[in-house]
Amino acid sequence: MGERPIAARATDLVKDFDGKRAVDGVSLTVPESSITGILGPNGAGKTTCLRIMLGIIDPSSGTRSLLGHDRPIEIAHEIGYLPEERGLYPAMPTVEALAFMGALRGLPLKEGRSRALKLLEQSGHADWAKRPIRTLSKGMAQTVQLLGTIIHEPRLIVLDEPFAGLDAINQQKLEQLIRDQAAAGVTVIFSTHVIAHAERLCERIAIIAEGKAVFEGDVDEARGRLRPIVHLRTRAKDGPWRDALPRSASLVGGEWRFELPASGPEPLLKALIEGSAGIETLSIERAGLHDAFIAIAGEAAARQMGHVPVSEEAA
Ligand SMILES: Nc1ncnc2c1ncn2[C@@H]1O[C@H](COP(=O)(O)OP(=O)(O)OP(=O)(O)O)[C@@H](O)[C@H]1O
Repeated sequence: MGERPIAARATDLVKDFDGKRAVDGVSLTVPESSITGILGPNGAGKTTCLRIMLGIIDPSSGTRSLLGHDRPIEIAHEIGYLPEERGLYPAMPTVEALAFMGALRGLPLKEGRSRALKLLEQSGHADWAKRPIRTLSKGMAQTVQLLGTIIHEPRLIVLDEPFAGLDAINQQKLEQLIRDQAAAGVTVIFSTHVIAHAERLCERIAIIAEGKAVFEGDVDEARGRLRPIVHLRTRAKDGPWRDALPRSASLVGGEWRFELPASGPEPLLKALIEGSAGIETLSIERAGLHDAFIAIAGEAAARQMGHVPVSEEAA
């Protein structure tokens, strides 16, 4: 990563709750103005890691620093946090709720109100300003809470499962908001159990399974751990060419899918041609984060994240 400044760093974090280890040796390096995803199934320890990073709870052992501080609570005004349990005062008009969230982070109420109106306008929700929170849908309230997370213009934002509970359109809007924040120099850390969001947004990821970080690094590096993926359709259903396909190859909707053998494409092509497979379509593509996740964290963790193995998709 060269000389790039580091916005957050965790080293060997461990957290025990009543003798049960919730976090087991997690390390994390987050460059400034990057988007970093913490991926893992429910209960993997993501929330606990984020809370330790934020200084809400202390680790049993290990160290963390946020924007150069090892007591992050002291720089709360520079940090935005969207917790997993969300809550706003139901009777408050939206603009007041936003100004109030800013005030909690040191922003004068007057300034908060004017920023609130601007944020609502920018996100196409100017008409929500006077509506009491209780009249908003759950997804709308979540959007408000998210705007409240950035109203004080923090340098670093931490979002715990920010996409959960949003419909597809609002998920897209949130992805754009995250990109805009990073482009403006804000560092973003978010947790998710949906690999696609991380794949689209993140430069770096940490994959957490049962409290342990099984991977931490660039998304590119994770994807580079697998050889490219072959997608193949043939006219022949069977034949000697089948021996050239790895045992792990799966057939989905008439298409074979497998990691390119270590020997490369040539021997595979030769076997397909000489074995009269009758190639209909063939593509060799870089492995996606999904494939990398399964290779790194294992099928069990992928299943817990709602991933359906390709061999079962067609069933
Ligand atoms: N305050 C606490 N006291 C006792 N156990 C806890 C506490 N907080 C978390 N745990 C336990 O630690 C483990 C990790 O929980 P955590 O909430 O960090 O996971 P997660 O990956 O964020 O999952 P989820 O998305 O479901 O919240 C779980 O087994 C949980 O029950």
